[in-house]
Amino acid sequence: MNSAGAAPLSALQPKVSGPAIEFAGVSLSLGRTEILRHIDLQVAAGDIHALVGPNGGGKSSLIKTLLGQMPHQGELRLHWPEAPGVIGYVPQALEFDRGLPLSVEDFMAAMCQRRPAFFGISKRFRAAIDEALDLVGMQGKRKRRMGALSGGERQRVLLAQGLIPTPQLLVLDEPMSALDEAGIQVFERLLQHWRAAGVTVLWIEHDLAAVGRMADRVSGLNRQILFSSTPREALTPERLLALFSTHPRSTDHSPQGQPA
Ligand SMILES: Nc1ncnc2c1ncn2[C@@H]1O[C@H](COP(=O)(O)OP(=O)(O)OP(=O)(O)O)[C@@H](O)[C@H]1O
Repeated sequence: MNSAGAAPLSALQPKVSGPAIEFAGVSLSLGRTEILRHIDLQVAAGDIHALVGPNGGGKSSLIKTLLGQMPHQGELRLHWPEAPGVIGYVPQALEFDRGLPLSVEDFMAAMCQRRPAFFGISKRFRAAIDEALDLVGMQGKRKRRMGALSGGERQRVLLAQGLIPTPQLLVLDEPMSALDEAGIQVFERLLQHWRAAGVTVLWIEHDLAAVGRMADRVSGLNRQILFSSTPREALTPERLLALFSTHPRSTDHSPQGQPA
């Protein structure tokens, strides 16, 4: 265990090769509302790519589009190194009724295995679930009901379920929003681990300091892509002002956002 309450990362986690992602002219309208306008965006294989922007700017809609949950126009391509692999998804939050008799390990079993969770964790996933709960510092709370966990503890469990089976592409929707300092350390270690393992990570985040520390690339989205470059080039006061101003105005028309 370390200061973040989590076990060290296992050297057993396999090296994987994540896919590159390409959005080409992707648009999304729901009813009469235009949610995404002609998105051209490339995420390189194995990159940690952050998506930043104001509330309602379309970040969650973009990843739901990627996950096939939204009807869209335009082209969306995943360039897998070999055969299509595993996509992991960590949602923004999940609510559980306090009285729901679903423990942390029941939840992990329900998310990871086909066998119904009330039969217990299958042998095949036992070691992986143990390791994932260790990694996020939740091993000691595996018998707790999901509805009785704090927001940060629930977030750690959501991260743990995203680890099984080992994904090649991981999509994270504000994974740090409820985490305390120790939880943030756990998450930062996981990011380092995914980077070393070659996983492609698409990561929605509001904490721009964390993005500056940990992302390889960052794209600004407010209905349209306003920039896409390294954190150093992207996180300038001018660009952030343009991104977070009420009316989106494109400051950079090149798909990969060469700085002006
Ligand atoms: N199913 C839907 N039907 C109609 N409008 C929707 C639907 N889902 C999302 N929207 C709208 O699309 C816009 C973008 O929402 P989205 O959740 O993608 O934004 P976001 O950038 O992830 O926001 P936040 O930072 O607040 O999480 C919002 O105005 C939202 O109200």
